[in-house]
Amino acid sequence: MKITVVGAGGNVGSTAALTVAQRNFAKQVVAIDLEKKDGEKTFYPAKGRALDQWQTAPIHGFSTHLFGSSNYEDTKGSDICIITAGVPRRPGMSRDDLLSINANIVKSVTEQLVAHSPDTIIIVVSNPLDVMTYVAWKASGLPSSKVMGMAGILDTARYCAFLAEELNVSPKDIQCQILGGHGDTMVPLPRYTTVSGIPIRQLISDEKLNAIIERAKVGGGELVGLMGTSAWYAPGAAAAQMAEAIALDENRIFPCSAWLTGEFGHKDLYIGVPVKLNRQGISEIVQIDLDADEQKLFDDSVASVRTALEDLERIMK
Ligand SMILES: NC(=O)C1=CN([C@@H]2O[C@H](COP(=O)(O)OP(=O)(O)OC[C@H]3O[C@@H](n4cnc5c(N)ncnc54)[C@H](O)[C@@H]3O)[C@@H](O)[C@H]2O)C=CC1
Ligand SMILES: O=C([O-])CC(=O)C(=O)O
Repeated sequence: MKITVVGAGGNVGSTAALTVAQRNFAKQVVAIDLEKKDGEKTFYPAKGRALDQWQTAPIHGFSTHLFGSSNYEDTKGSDICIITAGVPRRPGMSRDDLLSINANIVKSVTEQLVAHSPDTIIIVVSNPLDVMTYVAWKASGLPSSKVMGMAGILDTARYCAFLAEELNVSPKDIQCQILGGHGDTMVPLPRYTTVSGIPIRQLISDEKLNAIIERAKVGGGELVGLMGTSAWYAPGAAAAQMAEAIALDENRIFPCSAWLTGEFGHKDLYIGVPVKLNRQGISEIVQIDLDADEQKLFDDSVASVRTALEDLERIMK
């Protein structure tokens, strides 16, 4: 199993690369990024970070070889490619403000990846996530089952972490689903939230649950406000978890950005829905039942992603 991470000289990419290696399910991780000029000097961030990370192998005890490069020849034959290349937002920006700059980056990266790995599976992380996943799919020429976006695992992880703190339980025991676009219109689903099988509403007041839902929806923005740039530990780990489910053919069910063809009443866009992940990529979109309020929130989220898609079309013209 060969896994390429593009943008791996940056925060999310390097975290994804290291997490993949630490989980020890791949033979090789190729870390790709641009070379950086500073006056007369040239720096190689992906090479440097990958070398540093490889030197943790004897300490952490993994065998996956990490290797950094700026040459796509080195990505040849990748089974899975994770795209984190692009610009992160700064305080005061929305994810959609990154659309025009990141669309061109994601398009060009995708073209170079599939030129060397025509059968690869692509996991997109760059923002705005649902639109960048569409850009990668279009640029790749791959079936939609092989191109997907990472956001739902991160959003559910935040929601579960907040619940675990409030309830003083292990985060391991919380299961939940969040649908919709990766933005403030995401749709956390309390009806599908349980703690070791116990429905969440039996354990927490509506008031506290609603406050946690609202915090999870703007969880990315909270971190941008604290750090001046966006998060990377949980995003990188989430992308690695998707790669692991695919590599190990696990049939795991996760919320991921997937191409809809009528599911949940919508078609012709990428948006977060529960999917089954295995060696095929997305083998199935898992249709869960939504009540009228949940469907309305999902419809609103679809409308917000469609607005960003219209902006994309204008920009790409
Ligand atoms: N889907 C999600 O849930 C999340 C998405 N993100 C997004 O991930 C992206 C990366 O974020 P960070 O790692 O924090 O940013 P970063 O600035 O630390 O790293 C981005 C890297 O991409 C590289 N890059 C830019 N253009 C490239 C190109 N054409 N080819 C190869 N590499 C290129 C840069 O050199 C840089 O090293 C951002 O767009 C951010 O908004 C971040 C967190 C969560
Ligand atoms: O907030 C951002 O810009 C990065 C991101 O998508 C997240 O952390 O959820």
